[in-house]
Amino acid sequence: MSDAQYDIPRGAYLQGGYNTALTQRLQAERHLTKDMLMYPIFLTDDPEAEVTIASLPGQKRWGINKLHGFLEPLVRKGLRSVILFGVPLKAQKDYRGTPADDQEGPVIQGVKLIRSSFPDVTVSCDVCLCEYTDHGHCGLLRDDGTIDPPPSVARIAEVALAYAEAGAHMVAPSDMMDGRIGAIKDYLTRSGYGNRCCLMAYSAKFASGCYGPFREAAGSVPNFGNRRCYQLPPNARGLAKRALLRDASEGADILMVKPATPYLDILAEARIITPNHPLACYQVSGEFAMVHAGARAGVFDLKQMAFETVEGMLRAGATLVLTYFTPDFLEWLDEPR
Ligand SMILES: NCc1[nH]cc(CCC(=O)O)c1CC(=O)O
Ligand SMILES: [Zn+2]
Ligand SMILES: [Zn+2]
Repeated sequence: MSDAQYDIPRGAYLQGGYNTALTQRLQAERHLTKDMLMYPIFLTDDPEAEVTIASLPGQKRWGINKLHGFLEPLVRKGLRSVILFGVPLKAQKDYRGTPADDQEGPVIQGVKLIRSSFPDVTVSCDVCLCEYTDHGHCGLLRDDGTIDPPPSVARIAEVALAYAEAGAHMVAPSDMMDGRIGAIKDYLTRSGYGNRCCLMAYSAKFASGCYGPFREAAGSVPNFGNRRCYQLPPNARGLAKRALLRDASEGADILMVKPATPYLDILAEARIITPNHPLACYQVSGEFAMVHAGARAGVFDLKQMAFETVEGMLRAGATLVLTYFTPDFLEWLDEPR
């Protein structure tokens, strides 16, 4: 029995096609490049802050005076884009998120600093109110605690314009209020920023369990209730497609799916139903923490798993990946593969 033979048909052989490190690479349609990486950065209102975030390995809350020194080596390694999140710890939060567009606040100051120091870096600002409202929700509320859409959208558009005026190349509303893409596009256009500011829509953003570390980092846990009335239900494939098509029709320049790994099917569908937009996905804080936790537990290798997760996103159709692994990838992409 041990010397039994079977003639494997010629056409059955695939292994010859991926027999070397090179031919393995040639099997991919697209490879991860530094251009595809956007790095999320937390900026707080203590200018000297450099505070470790326990749940996000290697990530910190930065004060404006530390930002240049932090970014300089990353830019030297090829960092192309960042997305800024404000974390007000001293500012007075209120019902309308007043600190969001404070001219002295860390986001507007951060945009100006990056624009003047690193001219080749594309600067994006996350636009949302949850980090700045006393109730911790992403929009303005009625007396009964429900979202009040018209004033929410007006306020979010106002904040987006303030970031554009500060020099942001891109604004990215993550609030999930209906109608905000059209409102922001209109407001930017009427204010002369129609051709100076890119609008990236968090379109298919799900009410995920993966945002925990971010909310700790940004101090944006809602005081009551949850975000399930504006972020999409995790099982909502149809709603996700409608949100993508709506945001495309309202004038988004880039569309996003978020989180990424649990929603690769949505990403693949987005590629098909909105094929003419750059497509972003956000490997969110909980996904990042999971990869780190698995590696720390000895389940797998961190670098291998980081590549595998992000290459899955590219295969599904992403052209831009927001990830906390960006500093690691800038090094890993320089190593022989
Ligand atoms: N507007 C909120 C916002 N902006 C970015 C993230 C998540 C990012 C991450 O988890 O890395 C969230 C999550 C939330 O809804 O609380
Ligand atoms: Zn929010
Ligand atoms: Zn946000």
